[in-house]
Amino acid sequence: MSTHDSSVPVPDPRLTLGALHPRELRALLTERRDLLALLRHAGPASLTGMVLLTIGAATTMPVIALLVSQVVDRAAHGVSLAELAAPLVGIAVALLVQQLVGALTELVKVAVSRPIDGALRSRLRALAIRPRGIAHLEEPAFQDDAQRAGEIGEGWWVRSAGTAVFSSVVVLGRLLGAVLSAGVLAAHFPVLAVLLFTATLLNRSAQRRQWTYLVTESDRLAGGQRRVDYYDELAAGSAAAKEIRLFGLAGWLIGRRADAHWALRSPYWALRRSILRRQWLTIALSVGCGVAAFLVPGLAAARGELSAGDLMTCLTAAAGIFVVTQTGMESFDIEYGKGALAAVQRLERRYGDAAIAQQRGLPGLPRSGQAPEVRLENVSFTYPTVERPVLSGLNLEIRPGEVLAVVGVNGAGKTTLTKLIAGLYEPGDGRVTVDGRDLTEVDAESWRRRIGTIYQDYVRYPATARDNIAFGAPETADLPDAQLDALVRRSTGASSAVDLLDSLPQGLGTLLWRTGSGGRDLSGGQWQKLAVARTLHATAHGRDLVILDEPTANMDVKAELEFFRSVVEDCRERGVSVVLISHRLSTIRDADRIVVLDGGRITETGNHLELLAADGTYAHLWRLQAARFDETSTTPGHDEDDDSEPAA
Ligand SMILES: Nc1ncnc2c1ncn2[C@@H]1O[C@H](COP(=O)(O)OP(=O)(O)OP(=O)(O)O)[C@@H](O)[C@H]1O
Repeated sequence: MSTHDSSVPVPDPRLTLGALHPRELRALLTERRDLLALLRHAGPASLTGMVLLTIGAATTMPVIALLVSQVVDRAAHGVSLAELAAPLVGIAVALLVQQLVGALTELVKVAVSRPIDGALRSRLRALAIRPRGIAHLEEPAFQDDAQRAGEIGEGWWVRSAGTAVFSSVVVLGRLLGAVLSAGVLAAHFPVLAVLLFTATLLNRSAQRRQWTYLVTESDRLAGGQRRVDYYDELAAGSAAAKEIRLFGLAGWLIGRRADAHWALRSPYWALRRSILRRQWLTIALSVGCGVAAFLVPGLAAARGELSAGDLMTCLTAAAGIFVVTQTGMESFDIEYGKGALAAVQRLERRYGDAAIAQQRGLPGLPRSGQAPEVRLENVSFTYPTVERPVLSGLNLEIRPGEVLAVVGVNGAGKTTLTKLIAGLYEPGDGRVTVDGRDLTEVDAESWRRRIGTIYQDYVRYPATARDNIAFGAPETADLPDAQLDALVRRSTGASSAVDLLDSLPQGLGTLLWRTGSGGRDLSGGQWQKLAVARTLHATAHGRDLVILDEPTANMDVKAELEFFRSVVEDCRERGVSVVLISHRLSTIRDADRIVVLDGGRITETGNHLELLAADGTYAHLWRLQAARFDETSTTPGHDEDDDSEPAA
């Protein structure tokens, strides 16, 4: 579960002198410097507001401390109200500033933190989208850090780097206020001022270490949070709504969600309890400081060495020093929020710059005037989260313009193979070449602009039918509607998608989004027809390799026949290569070549008749399917070795 960066030291949550170790101080300074550097994203107006608030907050206590002695001592000597007016007005203004600071803090905090969080989320999005493949998205390390960086938080705490930045400035302001207050106190009791200031810093540092410890430890539970989120999504989303009700899974789901929640929360509360048990030294130090702050000036006043006014000044100044340990939300804000920045930094180190730089400057793939020749040479591939390789020493060639069918049992690696061809994953060993060029050495975009796909789990975009089709060739998506409609009509030609498009209430402009206002949804087969239209649109706009992975699984027989007529024949006519995966062997028998994928490599190659004659895995699968149709066939006595099509 844990993929947390082990180089991050987890501080001892107790009050120890380790807090003053140069290494820890350096780490603290680096962390705050990185946070404050994010202020570049905040606008000048909110920055000015923040600086004014900080100065206001830092100066009120020392100012009040200085003025209060004048009021008390002058009042004790029975001066006129006019002579008291100046210090009284000064105190009133300081109190007003204090009130204003309190009232405006939330407002300025939002103004400062929003743009910072926005910038951080952009960095996170870039990390997800910019690397050429998709392998990083499946790694738990990526998932966990993306969660730490992107999640908003839970009620009383927020995981916002922007808030952490603002709170760091607030703490800096408090520190400045404490220094000024210590200066005021030092005028009377220099040793006491230094002691109180040092002890308060030590306590503040213990507080910080406790929150860092708590948040670092609870951050290790990010994988558990994903599990809770997954159950929440299942319960509240529409994807599983039907099955949950039909299967009666509500009780199971609630129970699992509760288990996952407590599995996550119990260690967290245990951590908090363990921290609370370690508080005695911090409490002792606080009490000691409080007593000293009252006793030393109090005794001096009792001995007549300090006036009543100066006593008030000293007590107010001491309170001004203690502001550093004031427990507001700032500690939470900083500790949770800085985790978001640290997560993005970790992700950038691991997946960002290197991967993106790798791509930068790679040459585009030149077109040779015909469909690409794709070769997989000794390719092995293992998914990041599993140990067993899916492909191992696989060799395969896709010739320009051929229709190549890939056959194999469930889990044989057919879809994985197509993802390697598309450059979504890179082989662990071996290489994939296009027209003789290693795919890792060419610009991924230029290769993908030559590929059209229909995967089993293709996406149903919450957009208009027009957009859903145009996404096959996104360079056309921004054309004016009328122009794009004409293009789509031309590309989809006589395919069955045309009937579908005509049946939609607003034609191509129909919004295909059930929960969108005025939107509607399609049936599984209708969506598949739309995906067909998208692929035809793609081949009409330069895609000369089409990957069809179980493209007809949801279609009725008529639509399936129509599919092969419109897509495969269309591709043949346009000289487009096709990689076709289907478990219904009747749909692939006309392929130019059929390969069998088994045990991570290609074990049989040939056309339908050649493979039947070879009497291997393909022939066995064909006979199995044919036999099933024979049982229901009206023409009894179907010969097992007959190469005629199973009665599909
Ligand atoms: N993203 C992934 N992470 C880890 N393992 C995966 C991932 N995708 C697929 N696998 C595993 O890789 C193996 C091959 O999967 P793949 O989807 O390529 O098979 P397939 O031949 O297309 O199967 P099917 O005919 O059922 O669609 C399976 O064991 C599967 O569990």
